[in-house]
Amino acid sequence: MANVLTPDICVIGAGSGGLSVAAAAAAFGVDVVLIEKGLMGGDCLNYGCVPSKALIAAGKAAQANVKGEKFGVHAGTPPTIEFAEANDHVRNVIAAIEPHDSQERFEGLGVTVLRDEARFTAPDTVVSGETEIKARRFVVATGSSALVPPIPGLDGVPYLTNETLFELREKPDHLVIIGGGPIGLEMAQAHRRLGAKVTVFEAAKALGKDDAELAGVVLAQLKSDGVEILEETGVEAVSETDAGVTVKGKTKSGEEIEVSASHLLVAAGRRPNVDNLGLEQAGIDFDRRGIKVDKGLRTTNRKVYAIGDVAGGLQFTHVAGYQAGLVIRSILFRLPIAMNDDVVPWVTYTSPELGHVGLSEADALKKHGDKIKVLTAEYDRNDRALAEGETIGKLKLIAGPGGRLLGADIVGAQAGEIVNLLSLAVSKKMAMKDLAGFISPYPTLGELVRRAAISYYADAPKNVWVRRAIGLLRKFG
Ligand SMILES: Cc1cc2nc3c(=O)[nH]c(=O)nc-3n(C[C@H](O)[C@H](O)[C@H](O)COP(=O)(O)OP(=O)(O)OC[C@H]3O[C@@H](n4cnc5c(N)ncnc54)[C@H](O)[C@@H]3O)c2cc1C
Ligand SMILES: NC(=O)c1ccc[n+]([C@@H]2O[C@H](COP(=O)([O-])OP(=O)(O)OC[C@H]3O[C@@H](n4cnc5c(N)ncnc54)[C@H](O)[C@@H]3O)[C@@H](O)[C@H]2O)c1
Repeated sequence: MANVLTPDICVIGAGSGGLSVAAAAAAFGVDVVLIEKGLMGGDCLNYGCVPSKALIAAGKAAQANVKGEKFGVHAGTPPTIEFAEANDHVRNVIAAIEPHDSQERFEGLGVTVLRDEARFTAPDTVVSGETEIKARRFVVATGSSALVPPIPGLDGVPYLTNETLFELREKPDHLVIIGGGPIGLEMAQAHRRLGAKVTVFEAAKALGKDDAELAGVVLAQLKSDGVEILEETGVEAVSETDAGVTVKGKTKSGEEIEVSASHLLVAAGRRPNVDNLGLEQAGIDFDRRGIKVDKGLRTTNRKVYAIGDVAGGLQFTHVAGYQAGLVIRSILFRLPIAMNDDVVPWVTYTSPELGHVGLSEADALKKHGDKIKVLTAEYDRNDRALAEGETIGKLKLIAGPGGRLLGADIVGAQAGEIVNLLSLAVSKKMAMKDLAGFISPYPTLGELVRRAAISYYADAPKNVWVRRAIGLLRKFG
């Protein structure tokens, strides 16, 4: 080997997780090697969160015309949409964020950055190009890729994944999407609003990981936008046509559905990036869900941690970031750490947005039985929502024993922003008395949280002991 490096920490993958570990370790003056075989910034910056949210914003702008009608703002003619310019916006947003994740910035922080594939050759050794790295600790943060299901014919047709979708400069005439999860539905709505015809095939229930009632509100909006959603319809075959592709699906009841379209997007879930990593040589166990880690994010090789999408748990940028923080505590300060999925929020950025944190109603029921209470507040009773014309939406708080907030689900405008407050409340183990007892500025959508929490005490005025106490206190003048 031409070079041998012996840093304290070697991080594989410069995406959401790996970059956070490298930046934090470097800030403490620790010697770090960061290895990236593709683009700095990983999926989130280049093929995931950033381009998808930028395209969603373009879709929202296209919708503004329609939305204005109820305010008496009639724009006249429908807007013309230049898809290439929407794509320019996507590229510009990536370019604006890119410097933050760049090799130059990380080298400036004191990190040694290698731009080649990394693979373990022994339990304490990684090789990347001509360099051998023997580190005290390794962090594998290699992410995930689009899972391409073994559907007959799929190999033989041109299809898009999240790695190629954001390169389109021309509006697809008709986009068929395999998968009604967050990727499928966010992209379905954005493309529909930018003028494409869109059909989604979903083998099970669309947005199946979220509260079914609130997910239903999102699906109703997508359908009214004109997105065709075929639930419980698995794709069974795909073939190429002169104009694009034909997708054949079968419903649960056995009905066959065939749709011909210009473009096909595969958004059928993710598979962990474990290939060619030499995990066997390092004694690191993995399966099709990803690298196996314990609560402390250690793999079966005690020198090696795994974080982010490759670790097989919840797959979000903020989870990769949260895990990076835990791993830093463990490696640098030798503090005990434990990953806690019960405090993780997520948001699907459709209109309306769909947010979640903590335990779902179903999980809370399993854990606490009839000791839980579900408290709700509706957007159409919130003054700000009325003023904004954003009356479609609902908040659910799941209160456990003693009124503790176990979880929350919300659908509606700005749901993602409201989840921030709820995420803090869940992680700090707050109770309904906390959520009912703070001052929320009027008029805001955040008042929905107080309104739902106050309903926990709805029976208090009728409580005989409360009434007796009031009567007694009155006697003191
Ligand atoms: C379309 C889409 C939209 C999304 N939207 C959101 C969202 O709005 N919010 C959210 O929280 N999450 C979102 N996600 C999920 C989010 O992108 C991921 O959870 C996040 O990027 C995971 O970070 P990571 O560090 O685990 O992996 P990544 O960010 O993918 O980084 C892994 C890096 O490792 C590199 N690598 C892999 N193997 C090797 C190797 N052998 N040697 C060297 N380098 C290697 C890869 O090239 C890559 O750069 C979205 C995902 C997609 C696909
Ligand atoms: N807003 C966000 O935070 C955001 C946005 C996008 C993605 N993500 C992350 O990326 C992950 C992956 O997203 P995703 O939407 O690809 O995955 P997903 O697993 O949530 O959804 C994929 C869907 O495809 C369906 N499917 C699979 N094979 C099929 C077939 N043959 N025919 C029809 N349907 C089929 C599945 O039933 C499933 O519902 C998410 O779980 C999330 O962690 C997050």
